[in-house]
Amino acid sequence: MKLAFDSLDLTLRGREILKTVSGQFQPGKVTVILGANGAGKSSLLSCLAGLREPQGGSVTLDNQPLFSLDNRERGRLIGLLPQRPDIHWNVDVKTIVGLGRLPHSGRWGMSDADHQAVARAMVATDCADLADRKAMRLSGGEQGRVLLARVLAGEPRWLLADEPLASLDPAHQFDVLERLKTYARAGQGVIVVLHDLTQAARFADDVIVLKEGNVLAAGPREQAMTAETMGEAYGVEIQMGTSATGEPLVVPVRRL
Ligand SMILES: Nc1ncnc2c1ncn2[C@@H]1O[C@H](COP(=O)(O)OP(=O)(O)OP(=O)(O)O)[C@@H](O)[C@H]1O
Repeated sequence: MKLAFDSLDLTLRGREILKTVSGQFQPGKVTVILGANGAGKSSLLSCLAGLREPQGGSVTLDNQPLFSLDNRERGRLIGLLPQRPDIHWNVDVKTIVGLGRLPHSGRWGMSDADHQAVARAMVATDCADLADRKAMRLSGGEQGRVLLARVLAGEPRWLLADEPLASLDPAHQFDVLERLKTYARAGQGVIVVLHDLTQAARFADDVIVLKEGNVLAAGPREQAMTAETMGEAYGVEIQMGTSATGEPLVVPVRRL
């Protein structure tokens, strides 16, 4: 199932946020969206998730306009992990993760299949031990994992994550990225906004670089994520290299 956006125009309070942008995403791959603060990354994700309706252009799933789908169907197909999520409800972790099944569950509540999907998502995000804890009493990083588990529990065809590494320690950053990659390799689509360029270089199959509401570069990571493009997108000089063990390194060295 292919997800695409075509000639998308988004204006908020009189400001043009996305300027007739187009692109597409491939299932089975991790696409990372890059760009400076305010470039339009979260705005693009909200359009792709159907949470914002653009003034012009369209988002389509296999050529079908997203807005022709009802909310429940869209919820089953597209799952969004929003930026800076906060948990304010005084409920336990397994209840929060169970909310991810809402687009699937029938009028009689959760089925066995729903409970199994919740359990799988909690194991995948290292949250199983937290199942009975009150979510609002967890650390920021633990809450981030719980909210990722909620999205995974919904088993969406497209998983959209806005800065999922924020407040995660390095080990859990790797866990989350590996989990997203595994999810993509199982045939689903994964779109992630990242600020860590080295992590992006390691995990992206494809990259879309936004600058001031325009697509600056898009395509396979090796082509779209060059030092030149990164420098232009972020206004900093970037050095790209390889670690002693062969992993890519992308290091901002100074402001341009
Ligand atoms: N509801 C809104 N009303 C007016 N302007 C908005 C609104 N939401 C976002 N913007 C503006 O749109 C622009 C793009 O915001 P967006 O959150 O998409 O950027 P971003 O690339 O995700 O940035 P960041 O890296 O800081 O999260 C910003 O200039 C922001 O101030």
